[in-house]
Amino acid sequence: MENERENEVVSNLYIWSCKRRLILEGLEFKFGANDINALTWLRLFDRNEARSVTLTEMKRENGSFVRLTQESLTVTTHKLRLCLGPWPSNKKELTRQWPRPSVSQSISLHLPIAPSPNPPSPKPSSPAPPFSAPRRSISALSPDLGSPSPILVSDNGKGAIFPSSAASAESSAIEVDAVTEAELKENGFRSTRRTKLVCTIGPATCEFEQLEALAVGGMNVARINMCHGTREWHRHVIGLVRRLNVEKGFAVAVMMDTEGSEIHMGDLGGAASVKAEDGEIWTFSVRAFDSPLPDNTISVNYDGFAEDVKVGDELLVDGGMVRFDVIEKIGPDVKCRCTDPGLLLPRANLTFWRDGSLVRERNAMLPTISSKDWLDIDFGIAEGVDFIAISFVKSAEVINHLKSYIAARSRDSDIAVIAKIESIDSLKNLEEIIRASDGAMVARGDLGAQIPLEQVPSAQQKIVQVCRQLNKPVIVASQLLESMIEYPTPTRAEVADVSEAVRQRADALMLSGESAMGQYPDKALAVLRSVSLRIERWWREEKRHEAMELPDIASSFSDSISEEICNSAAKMANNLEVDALFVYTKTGHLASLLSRCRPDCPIFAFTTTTSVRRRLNLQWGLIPFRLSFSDDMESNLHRTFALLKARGMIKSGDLVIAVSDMLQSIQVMNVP
Ligand SMILES: Nc1ncnc2c1ncn2[C@@H]1O[C@H](COP(=O)(O)OP(=O)(O)O)[C@@H](O)[C@H]1O
Ligand SMILES: C=C(OP(=O)(O)O)C(=O)O
Repeated sequence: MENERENEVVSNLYIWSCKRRLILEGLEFKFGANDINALTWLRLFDRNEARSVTLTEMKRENGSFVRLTQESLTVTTHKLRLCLGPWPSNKKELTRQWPRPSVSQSISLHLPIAPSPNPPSPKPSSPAPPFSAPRRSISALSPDLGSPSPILVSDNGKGAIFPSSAASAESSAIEVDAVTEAELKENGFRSTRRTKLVCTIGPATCEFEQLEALAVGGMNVARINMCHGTREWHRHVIGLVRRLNVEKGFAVAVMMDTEGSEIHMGDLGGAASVKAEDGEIWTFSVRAFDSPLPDNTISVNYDGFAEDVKVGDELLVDGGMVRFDVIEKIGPDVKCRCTDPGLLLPRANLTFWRDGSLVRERNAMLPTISSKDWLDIDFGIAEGVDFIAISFVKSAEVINHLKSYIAARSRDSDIAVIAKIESIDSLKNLEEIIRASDGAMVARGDLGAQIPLEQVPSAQQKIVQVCRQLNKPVIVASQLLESMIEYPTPTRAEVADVSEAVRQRADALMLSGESAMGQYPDKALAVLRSVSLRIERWWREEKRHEAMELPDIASSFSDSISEEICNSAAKMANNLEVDALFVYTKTGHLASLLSRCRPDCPIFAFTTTTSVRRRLNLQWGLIPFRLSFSDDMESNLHRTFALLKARGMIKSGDLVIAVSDMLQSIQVMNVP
């Protein structure tokens, strides 16, 4: 039927390169009946930054049939994305977003690369590079106008045609995240996301398809919170993430978060939430309830609670989301009047305040790792999780203790320990805790319940800075997009908060309730992704080169050499504007040293084991690949180039800097 006619490309689009000009020729496009009244648009996105370089309205013939005979554009890039589609009938739509393209396709410009006869001199603003390397220049390398050479023939939307290569048979010998691979092919190196994304898995995201949607949406690490759900449930989720990695080629790491010794409410007898209204009287009780909870009753996990609180204290749920005044104590029951109404969520954190200060009596003496946490840690070790996050860390001692416990129990796996910074004690001992840990989380939910809210932003900034200086990955967590638990779009203030974390160049952002039990987990993830990309791009456009001072952290001479190599390689990468840094690393250490420098280009981290590859997935700017390699850097490089070229992820002429922890060397070269 006419009405069901699809949009259709009738003839191929031919693209020719002539000096800096790109000639598009021969496209014939037929719109479906629904698009008959639409104008048409053609838009090309620059590979580096995915911004529009031109917009052309095309000629319309015979109602819905359009043809582009010839169009010529100036190009500044090696890779473009072409979108073609109907112009929206409602122009207001344009102010929000571009219309959905009918055809969208990546175009690689396979230009022959040779050293430029006149290499440009170094930018006056940047320090002189240690030596001059051949730089890519499209204008110098493209064929003459008189003899245009075809650089790509569109295959009608089915994807770009890449030249076949002898290496293609071997291309499966390199393992890379399927989404990253597609991103690299589509948008090029520069537009890959540097900030990593952690998603808490809960009832809203625990099915295979839901986990897959998160992985496709950019989830790098799946977090399971042992405060909720059973071990059986968590085992099932870990199994599904594994299956996803094996079957779909992802490298999603698993982070197990311990419950810790906080005071929290019980699980509300299965209810997702209950509302406490202004003036209502509620009972907080340490009694164990077998049957359904009596009305307006909350169970509390800490036996000392009823003894520690005093009449007149203020009881805060989740750092003040709901507030009560303590009005009476009757044995195990504490009667409270609601003063700030709100939703009570299962296992919400409880703190009590006296004369304006947090009460830290016996509860401050609770062990950081409870007996339940130790059982959960055994579970995590047995399941081979990649990270264990420890709640309410007070000192470095507990981290060291846990690390030696893990080392003794899991000889063949290397689980990284993440310290959650969420208490006054952890702020006091920040540097020693971070030194002892393999990474940290700014756990703003509980932190905001222990320090005044207005101090949380400066605490976050400080934690991120210390982590970056000490070369430990840092995650900014909690309430980033809280409103998206219920609504499909974030508030402006939430976007500003996410932007600030990206601007601070934290390694990772984390979703909690938004992905665990919210209504829009995929949309929340998409917001983190798009805000990260936008702010990272802004950072590069503004040429905000790293201002943070990075102290020497090496503990041996050999480590000092690695550190110097990485600092120099990152600086060279910025000055020479290379396409990517390649790092060959068995333990991941050299890759993390490069990440610490936050270079402008992405870092391709090649490592020999899948577990190191998954762990590197938490670190800023790293694109981890699993690859077996030898001590011979020359052959490693040529093999890598061949493998990546066969998969369409790099192309001749790309300029890379390679560093390796076997030879402690730096090499600068164009991909042959
Ligand atoms: N495994 C789970 N089972 C059920 N609900 C969960 C699970 N994990 C998380 N949630 C829900 O998501 C919310 C946010 O998760 P998170 O921030 O990790 O926990 P919390 O709110 O306890 O700090 C929780 O309050 C809980 O309602
Ligand atoms: C991430 C946090 O910890 P949890 O979700 O375990 O309370 C937090 O408090 O911000």
